Amino acid sequence: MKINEIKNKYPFSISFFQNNNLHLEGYEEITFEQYFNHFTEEEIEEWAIDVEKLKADFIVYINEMLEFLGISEDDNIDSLTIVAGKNKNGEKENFEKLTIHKSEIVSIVGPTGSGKSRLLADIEWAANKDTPTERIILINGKIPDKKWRFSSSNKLVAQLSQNMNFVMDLTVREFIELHAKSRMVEDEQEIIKRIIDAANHLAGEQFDLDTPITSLSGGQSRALMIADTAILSRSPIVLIDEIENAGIDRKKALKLLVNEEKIVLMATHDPILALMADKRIVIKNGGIDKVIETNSEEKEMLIELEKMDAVISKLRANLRKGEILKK
Ligand SMILES: Nc1ncnc2c1ncn2[C@@H]1O[C@H](COP(=O)(O)OP(=O)(O)OP(=O)(O)O)[C@@H](O)[C@H]1O
Repeated sequence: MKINEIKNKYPFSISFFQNNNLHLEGYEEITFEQYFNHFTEEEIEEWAIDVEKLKADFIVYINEMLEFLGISEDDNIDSLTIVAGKNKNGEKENFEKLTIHKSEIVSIVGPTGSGKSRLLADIEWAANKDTPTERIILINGKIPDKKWRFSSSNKLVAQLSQNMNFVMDLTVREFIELHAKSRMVEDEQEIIKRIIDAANHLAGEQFDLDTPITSLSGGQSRALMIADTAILSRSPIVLIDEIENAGIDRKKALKLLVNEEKIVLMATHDPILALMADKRIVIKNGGIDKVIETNSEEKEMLIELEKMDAVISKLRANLRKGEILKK
């Protein structure tokens, strides 16, 4: 093998050699070319392979350490890309690639049975042509590590769904503490305070740290789960399934998730939520049919819709208080 071939084949070993000033008896400093002249090609190649192996072992070791310390490299997710697969008729989807960045909200709309849940499941599974849609999911532009599929502590997607029931006999404080301990956070008390404050900001009715989680209302439970997911969950992608009637302030909930730099995808039929998103994916017959950017006219409509929503919310609150509604 020629010296240049060795250099091309084992670039890391060669730069390791050059950066570390390897010594050979009789030389102050030795260049790779001089080193090459002292050994057979086989010996050089064997050495280069050993260095490459050492590097691979070291990377595995470092990643394990980072994961153990809760600062895994893969946690730094900047983008999620959906690469087109096929619809239910086996035809290619009507787009090529869709990349969603941190702090972006994307809504998913489409008739019942059109494949909204399938798309979310593809993302959760980090599909790689191995689901019925044959889509590929890329993280930071690359095929993601398989660990996302199997690790329970490092899930790619956190799911927030309409139905939420607690079965443990804990207070809100104990519940958050348990999660904070499992995440090994340093400033546990500070985090607990942030989560309860955020949850109360979202919930209609206030609750405190000593409230048993089993006695939280549906809206309070969801508020707690959204605050906990935003502030404490490691999952970089949050998937929201229909929070339209959730009894929480939907706008504040989305803001909280976006401020914590999550990628948010939500399946919804609610025009306010759909228009709050930066983009919406339209699903038809199992495939992505269109990706629509929310334009300025729609954003203006959103302001009107929010006004209408505020009127309805006020009426709802008055009904709850037992008042007679007036025109
Ligand atoms: N591209 C596809 N190829 C083959 N099967 C598909 C495809 N997309 C979706 N499906 C299948 O179609 C069925 C309905 O899809 P899905 O449950 O995702 O619909 P949905 O839009 O979430 O419906 P709903 O609004 O009722 O929850 C599922 O069994 C799903 O696996």
